[in-house]
Amino acid sequence: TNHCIGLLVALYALCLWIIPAVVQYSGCLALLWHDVIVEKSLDTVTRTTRPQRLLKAVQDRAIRGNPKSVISVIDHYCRNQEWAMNVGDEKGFILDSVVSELNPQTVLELGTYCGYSAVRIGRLLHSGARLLTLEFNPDYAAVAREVISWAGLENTVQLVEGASGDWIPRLREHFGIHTFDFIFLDHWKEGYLADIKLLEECRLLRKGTVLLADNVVCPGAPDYLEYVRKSPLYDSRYFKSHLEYTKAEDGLEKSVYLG
Ligand SMILES: C[S@@+](CC[C@H](N)C(=O)[O-])C[C@H]1O[C@@H](n2cnc3c(N)ncnc32)[C@H](O)[C@@H]1O
Ligand SMILES: [Mg+2]
Repeated sequence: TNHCIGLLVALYALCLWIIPAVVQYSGCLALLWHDVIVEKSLDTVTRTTRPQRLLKAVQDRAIRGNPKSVISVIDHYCRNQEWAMNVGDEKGFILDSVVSELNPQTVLELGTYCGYSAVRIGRLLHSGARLLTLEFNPDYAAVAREVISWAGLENTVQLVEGASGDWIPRLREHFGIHTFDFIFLDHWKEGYLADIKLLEECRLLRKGTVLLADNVVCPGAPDYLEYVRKSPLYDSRYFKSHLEYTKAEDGLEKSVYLG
């Protein structure tokens, strides 16, 4: 039995401290560990999903109507309980500064997940401005709606359920949008390139529209990066940072549409 207890303690330490401490330096390992192994195990053991657990943390600990508190509860939960694919606090500061500097009236976000970045952006918008955020997973969208309304931002942030490729061509007619001032790309990375080409085609960009793309290094969007960096249509710059809640390199690419 002593051997058994020793083995269990070693296994516990390995899963709780040693593996997380080591994998956070490698983006791929961190994603494999947190996003596949830990998530699947916790889902099975608790019979809940990660977005549901994240929502529960918000409902238990965040102040209603206070976006800052919602953001800090989610960041605290993801640093201390379980990792999740929010843009996170470190890259979040860069996102904040781009939004504040631009003071956009019309904003589009591709990929809502639990609504973390939507709350982050929404809280900085001035009256009359609005953020449309697209999410194709109905379970994530349901959680994001709750998170956005917990933050008191339901009048500024409008969640649109469905795939970006289906929605982009309908945005103008459906929401009366002429062009976007700011677009945050954070959906599946293979979609970035096709979707900005679609945004161009649908004339939803204007001279000066700012595109900010997350995770251009990890998991990475190489075809998108090559396009915005080489195309004369964009003035593009990389902001070096880290993959959310880890020490692995990742960053944001800010690209200004020159028209
Ligand atoms: C990295 S998460 C978004 C995180 C969120 N922006 C944040 O920082 O809090 C990516 C999300 O995009 C959604 N998604 C992926 N491809 C999509 C598409 N083509 N259209 C709409 N949603 C998509 C996924 O379901 C997932 O919830
Ligand atoms: Mg991201």
